[in-house]
Amino acid sequence: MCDVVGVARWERGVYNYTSDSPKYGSKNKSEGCYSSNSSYLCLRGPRFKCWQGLTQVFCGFTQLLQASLGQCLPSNCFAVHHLLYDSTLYSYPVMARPIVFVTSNIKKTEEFVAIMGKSFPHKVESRKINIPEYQGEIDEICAKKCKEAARIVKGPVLVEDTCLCFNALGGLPGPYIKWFLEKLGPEGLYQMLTGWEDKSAYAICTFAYSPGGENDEVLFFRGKTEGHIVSPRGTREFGWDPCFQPLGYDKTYAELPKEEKNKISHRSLALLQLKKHFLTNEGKLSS
Ligand SMILES: O=c1nc[nH]c2c1ncn2[C@H]1C[C@H](O)[C@@H](COP(=O)(O)OP(=O)(O)OP(=O)(O)O)O1
Ligand SMILES: [Mg+2]
Repeated sequence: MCDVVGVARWERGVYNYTSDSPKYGSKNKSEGCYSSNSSYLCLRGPRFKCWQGLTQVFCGFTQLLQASLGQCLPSNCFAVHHLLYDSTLYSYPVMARPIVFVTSNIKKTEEFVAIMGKSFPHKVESRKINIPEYQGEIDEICAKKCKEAARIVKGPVLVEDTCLCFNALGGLPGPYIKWFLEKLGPEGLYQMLTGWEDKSAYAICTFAYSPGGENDEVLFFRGKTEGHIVSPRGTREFGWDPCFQPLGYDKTYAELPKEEKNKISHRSLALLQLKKHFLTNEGKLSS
């Protein structure tokens, strides 16, 4: 069994390989495929027929597969014990692929890392991709964003959308805050409320998760922080931070030390929900 030689390709979410055994010749060529949409590694080929039922051999083969093809597999994806098989097809559950956090905003990634630390039970990678700014209600926007990210990544993805809502304006700009901020800056956001006594506002962060399949359900995790829109104060590092003062604080998000913002922010509250979900058995990604 140590003579399996593998050639692997990781392409468009499908992992294909063929292995040739010099000892048994090309009639023992086997083929396999790992699809990003399934959590099974499928092996097909005459070489495996004779192994039917031999659990310990399957386990041995798994190690062999890892050893010979490991460098071609995504870093933490490898076959573990066999689950089902018939005479020609064997399916191995595979370890979950890393979740890809898709965002164009480096500050979001920085906060994600600072908030999650090492406490999240799955490997997360971030990828800088611009997803269109969709319109609609928050969940609708997040679902579209998440499905588009999953279509591009072809695997498990996380996206997030952030809203800043002014109570005096019936919740606007809400999901459209990006454009208001871009055109008006934090000063302009504050000035929008000139003439309104009510300066109260809230920030909402919604993370959306998809396991990656086209028809997979998208899950939402939300965090909300109440506050007021104030004349901008503090660093200009991140978006509308200078003009948002969370309730119970005399400093804006931009004036608070990062750790303080990350304890109370809309983003940290949403990530708390996300973490809770993945820490329960139900949310575990592993096979
Ligand atoms: O904690 C925050 N503190 C201050 N400003 C913030 C925060 N979080 C998002 N923001 C800004 C970024 C963008 O101007 C808008 C949300 O729009 P949003 O579409 O969610 O973000 P984005 O387009 O920058 O990144 P992405 O590629 O993840 O969609 O509010
Ligand atoms: Mg965006």
